[in-house]
Amino acid sequence: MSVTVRVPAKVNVQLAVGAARPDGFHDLANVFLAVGLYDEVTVTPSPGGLRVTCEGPDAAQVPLDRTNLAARAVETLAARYGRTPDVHVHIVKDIPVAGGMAGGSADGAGALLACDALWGTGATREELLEICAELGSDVPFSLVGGVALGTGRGERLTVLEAGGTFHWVFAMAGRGLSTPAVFREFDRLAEGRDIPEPVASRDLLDALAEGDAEALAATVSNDLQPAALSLFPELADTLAAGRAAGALTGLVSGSGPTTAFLTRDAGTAEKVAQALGASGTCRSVRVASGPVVGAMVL
Ligand SMILES: C[C@](O)(CO)[C@H](O)COP(=O)(O)OP(=O)(O)OC[C@H]1O[C@@H](n2ccc(N)nc2=O)[C@H](O)[C@@H]1O
Ligand SMILES: Nc1ncnc2c1ncn2[C@@H]1O[C@H](COP(=O)(O)OP(=O)(O)OP(=O)(O)O)[C@@H](O)[C@H]1O
Repeated sequence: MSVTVRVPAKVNVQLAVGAARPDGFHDLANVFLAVGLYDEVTVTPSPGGLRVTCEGPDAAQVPLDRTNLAARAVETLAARYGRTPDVHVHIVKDIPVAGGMAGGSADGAGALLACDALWGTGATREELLEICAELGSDVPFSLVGGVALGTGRGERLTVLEAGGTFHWVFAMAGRGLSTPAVFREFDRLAEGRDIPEPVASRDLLDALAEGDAEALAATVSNDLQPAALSLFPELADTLAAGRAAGALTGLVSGSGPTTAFLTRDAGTAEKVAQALGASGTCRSVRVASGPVVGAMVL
């Protein structure tokens, strides 16, 4: 018997970052939107013990040891519910690795939900969300999907309304960026400046609720973007190419280096994708729309 869970990637339409906290994390106002790019996580009982395998274009960059977020999710759930974590976790990976689209978080949430179904733990949604928050700041959102505001370090979620579907183009970069390194660069660039409390933008929440792509494009923001650009200056060329190709706006997705372009409609997204692909400013290009639902047992 095996259980497969499908989990979406995310883009941050607003990422407001506060000052570094004593625990090293940053308080955020993090508006997540789940988009239709998915990893699939399958768990199967494995008498030989916990093991992880992965397939997909970026599979070589995915750790297959106990540091894999999916393995950590299995071990955490097993410890809580008195199980032995003897499963084979297989990841079919379509979300770019180290791209700022919460790929590892998706696999953590997927493995958690899959093992929960396999073992019939009876855990409540709140208990699962608590484990997600232990695993990483982005993991609760991978479980929930849709559109949500993350506060605290991004793990405390408030579900938001979206009045329509938004059409995106994602440009994958030639190399990854480390999330802690981008936050460190944010701190370095912020030195000597007063960092305001992070708050969600009212105009942005209204644009989401109305499903208004142009209004959303006018209000998206990412406080980590200057830090990502500082570590990866070539991303400025990708952003310029996407805007020149007809996107309403372009921004770095989360900690990057994936760049995200919001377009008026699905047809424009295809055109922007083609132009970006031909621009020579990125490794590959994908089209995806959202919001979509979070982790789901297939
Ligand atoms: C950049 C985002 O992807 C935006 O959604 C997230 O804030 C990062 O979420 P994540 O990858 O799940 O991050 P975690 O695994 O929780 O933390 C990794 C590292 O990122 C930094 N980090 C993360 C979240 C946060 N609110 N403040 C931080 O400073 C810390 O250095 C932390 O050690
Ligand atoms: N299941 C996993 N898939 C991919 N990377 C993983 C996984 N588990 C652990 N990792 C490690 O985490 C690092 C970050 O990978 P990930 O793809 O989650 O980045 P990200 O999408 O930028 O994350 P986020 O957007 O949440 O900051 C990788 O370089 C890898 O070493």
